[in-house]
Amino acid sequence: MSERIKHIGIFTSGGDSPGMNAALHGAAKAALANGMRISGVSRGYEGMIDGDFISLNEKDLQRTVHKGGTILKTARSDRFRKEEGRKAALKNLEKKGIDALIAIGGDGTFRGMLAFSELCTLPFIGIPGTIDNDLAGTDYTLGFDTAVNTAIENIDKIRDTAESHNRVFLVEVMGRDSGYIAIHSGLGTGADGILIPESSEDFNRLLEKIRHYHSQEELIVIVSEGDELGVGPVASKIREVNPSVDLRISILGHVQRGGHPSAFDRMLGIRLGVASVKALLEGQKNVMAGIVNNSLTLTPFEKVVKQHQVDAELQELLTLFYLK
Ligand SMILES: Nc1ncnc2c1ncn2[C@@H]1O[C@H](COP(=O)(O)OP(=O)(O)O)[C@@H](O)[C@H]1O
Ligand SMILES: O=P(O)(O)OC[C@H]1O[C@](O)(COP(=O)(O)O)[C@@H](O)[C@@H]1O
Repeated sequence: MSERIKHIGIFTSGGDSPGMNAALHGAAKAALANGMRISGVSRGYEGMIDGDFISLNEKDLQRTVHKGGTILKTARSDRFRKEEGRKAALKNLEKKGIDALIAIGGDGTFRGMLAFSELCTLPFIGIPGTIDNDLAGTDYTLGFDTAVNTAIENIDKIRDTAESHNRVFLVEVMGRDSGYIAIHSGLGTGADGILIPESSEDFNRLLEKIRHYHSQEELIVIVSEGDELGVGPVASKIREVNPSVDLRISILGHVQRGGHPSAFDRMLGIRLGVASVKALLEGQKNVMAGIVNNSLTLTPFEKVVKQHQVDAELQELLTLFYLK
């Protein structure tokens, strides 16, 4: 065990995602079992700058594993982007006696950690928490599985009404720069088209389908929010190409971020929470704990960048289902 680390600070940052509470529980359990204290920082970097700490009781955390959101609350912080904000945060950590940090968030959060590491030598470990699943260094991020299940449940319902009216539905799902939620929820609901930021071929193919559409059936098209056109312009183009289409738009929005975490996200949270403490004990710093091929992996923050390409197998599926 590392002699140096006595008191870990842990926080959630960026968009909340189901499974974050399980990760907090995993980390607290491992920290206490190894004789370390662990404190929560409320509202991510914002709380760090304000000195807003929360004592964590491992038994209480055990009762939050099934809950969506994050009990520590989260935030996006413009103040932390400035050196002044980071200096204030460091002062508060020193005052509190925190000598290591675990951050649960997305690539923005890890970029923040890298900027912070220019000011201090504290070891930082990351846990991938974003519904978008757009990080290198892990096959799955916390909350992605739950978000896809929520999207699927809602798209199935939309299909019922679409089918009854022979309507075309554009369903917008989340994913700021990434089509992972769109691909999984689209293939999982038998959607007739999927538009994602990583590809533009799919739109032309969809327009061909719409041109020959004769309103005897429903069509469901999933549009990732990060798609270069966006759901509004896609709708206009469809109406232009085939004015007879009875079209509706449904934006699933933040419903995808909430709700009880799936079994997968609960286990992922617990595994990564424990792994993050283990990494600190091994003397690691500035790395993210992830799962690759079902094995725990540590990846330097520098390499945890946005994935702008869906992986080859998914691309092949998209081609088979929507481009042939
Ligand atoms: N280059 C950066 N320097 C300092 N802080 C950053 C940087 N990039 C992001 N952050 C901090 O990380 C926070 C979370 O990032 P954001 O992109 O909103 O979410 P996520 O971590 O889910 O990707 C930001 O609000 C900001 O405070
Ligand atoms: O909470 P906000 O600011 O509305 O952010 C919405 C964005 O957050 C996400 O839900 C998750 O993004 P993060 O990587 O920041 O967690 C995106 O899919 C979406 O574009």
